[in-house]
Amino acid sequence: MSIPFYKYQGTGNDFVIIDNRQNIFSKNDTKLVKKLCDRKFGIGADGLILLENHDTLDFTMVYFNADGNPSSMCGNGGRCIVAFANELGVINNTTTFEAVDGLHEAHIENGQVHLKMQDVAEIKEFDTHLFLNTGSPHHVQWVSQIEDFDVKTEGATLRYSELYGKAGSNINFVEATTDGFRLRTYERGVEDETLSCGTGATAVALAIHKQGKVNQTSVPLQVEGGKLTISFEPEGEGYKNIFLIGPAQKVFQGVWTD
Ligand SMILES: N[C@H](CCC[C@H](N)C(=O)O)C(=O)O
Repeated sequence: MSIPFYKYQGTGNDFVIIDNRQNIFSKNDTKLVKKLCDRKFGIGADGLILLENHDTLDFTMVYFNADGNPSSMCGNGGRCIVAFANELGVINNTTTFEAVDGLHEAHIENGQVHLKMQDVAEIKEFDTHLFLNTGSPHHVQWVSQIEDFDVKTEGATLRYSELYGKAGSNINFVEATTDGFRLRTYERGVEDETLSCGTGATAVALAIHKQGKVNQTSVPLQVEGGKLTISFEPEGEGYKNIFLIGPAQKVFQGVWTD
């Protein structure tokens, strides 16, 4: 079997992307997806993305976590598939596509991909943290000395705690810095810290605004792999017109022969 693939990264969150418009890839082969994402025995990635045809829209995005299982929405992956679709000539600089959480508009401007996220109707606030779903579930918690924080240990403890049951959640730790905010994320389905999480950054930006720690409706965030900007409009208890903005780059391409 030979599978042509592309490797993309968005602020260090990296993905194997496959043009599956001819349905060459067996989507139910969890073991194959896990192997392709394996950083020692495979290509290595936080997730795997399929670009597929859609009856009426530009394309369909199918997303798998590195553990091989189909997942909820991936924001950085959404930005990378838009850059990939542009490279393939499937789109120009604007698009509307379908993903697991519904339709997404996106456009490419000055080398940055602007991805529209689903509206967020509710942000749950607790004594120790906040919880919201931005296409994927996210726990948001303030910490100090984030650079020394044991994200993997603390993140796994919360992700597998009774707080989130069998489904689990992604876990985001955030700290205010001298020039803004910095976040680090433990990602469900990768079961480790990733250098960036797009739906996580979106969740953190909305949580920061909800708690009144910023007034502006465009929030730049420092993630381990670079910088993401999230813009939004308050609507009632939630938010609308939410955009996740950042770079998405091709790293290499190849052919997987098993
Ligand atoms: N691991 C996440 C999906 C990918 C999210 C992340 N890569 C992003 O950029 O949003 C989950 O299982 O909910």
